[in-house]
Amino acid sequence: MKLGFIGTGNMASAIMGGIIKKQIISADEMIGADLFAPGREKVKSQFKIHVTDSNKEVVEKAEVIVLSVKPQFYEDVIHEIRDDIRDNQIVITIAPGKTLAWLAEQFGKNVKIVRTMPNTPAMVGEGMTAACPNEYMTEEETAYVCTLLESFGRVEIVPERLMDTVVSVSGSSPAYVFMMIEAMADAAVSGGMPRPKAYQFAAQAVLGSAKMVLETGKHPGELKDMVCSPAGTTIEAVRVLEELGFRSAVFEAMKVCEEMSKGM
Ligand SMILES: NC(=O)C1=CN([C@@H]2O[C@H](COP(=O)(O)OP(=O)(O)OC[C@H]3O[C@@H](n4cnc5c(N)ncnc54)[C@H](O)[C@@H]3O)[C@@H](O)[C@H]2O)C=CC1
Ligand SMILES: O=C(O)[C@@H]1CCC=N1
Repeated sequence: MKLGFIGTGNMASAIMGGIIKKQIISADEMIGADLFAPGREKVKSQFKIHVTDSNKEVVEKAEVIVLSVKPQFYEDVIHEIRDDIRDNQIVITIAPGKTLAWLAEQFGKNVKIVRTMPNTPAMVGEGMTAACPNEYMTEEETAYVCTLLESFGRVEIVPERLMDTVVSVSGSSPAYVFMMIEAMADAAVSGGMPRPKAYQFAAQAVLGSAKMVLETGKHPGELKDMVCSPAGTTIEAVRVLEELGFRSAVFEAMKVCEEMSKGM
């Protein structure tokens, strides 16, 4: 097996989906363990990967192991598997707040670790993942892990001090964007648009706007100004958003998210 998952929930499924879609690793070369039988069965039927109820089986069989349980279960899972981890295996972590120093202490031996923070758009190949390899990873191994991560989106190696910021700007941010799409669609429904169309219009507008930021290299403020015709409709919407504290709400929510990550 090339890739194993301990925990087959939302984020693991998003990664599996992205990797299988790009055919970087076949489903037959992946194994996932989960305590929760319906969770295992779901990824088995959805992706046709191997599943087990034994975390140790994943460690025994996989070359690269993704720890995809909630942060509060990291300690127990690491203690369960640490004696079985071999020198040539690579552990990928995806939990907020779990630093390389903390992970090294839990393993209590020299283990190759890449601390990452992915996000669920991985599911459609549009993930944004930050990665920090530890000192035992060779350049070649880091390049291999980046190839895996790139199969479901963009990847950046970042200094570890930025990882809590990454949680708020890309790990958690899809949730804020989905809330915005939902709110935009609600308003469109109130204007008379059928709901399925409202989601399509709102989501495509968000997708196109994000692409403009990434592809034109223009400042988001300039792109916003390009939409605001003098005495037009948009500037009135912008005025109300400013009045209701839109930017400040996003800013403050992200600072709370970042702080929460530090405490995990
Ligand atoms: N959901 C997201 O958007 C993102 C999640 N993450 C991180 O990914 C990790 C997983 O999060 P989600 O997938 O959202 O959670 P989830 O709750 O959907 O999945 C976690 C899975 O782990 C299983 N599990 C719990 N204890 C276990 C154990 N001892 N052995 C084996 N399996 C066990 C659970 O049954 C569950 O299926 C967390 O550390 C989270 O912070 C990171 C980035 C984004
Ligand atoms: O909500 C959480 O804690 C996880 C980490 C980033 C996204 N989801």
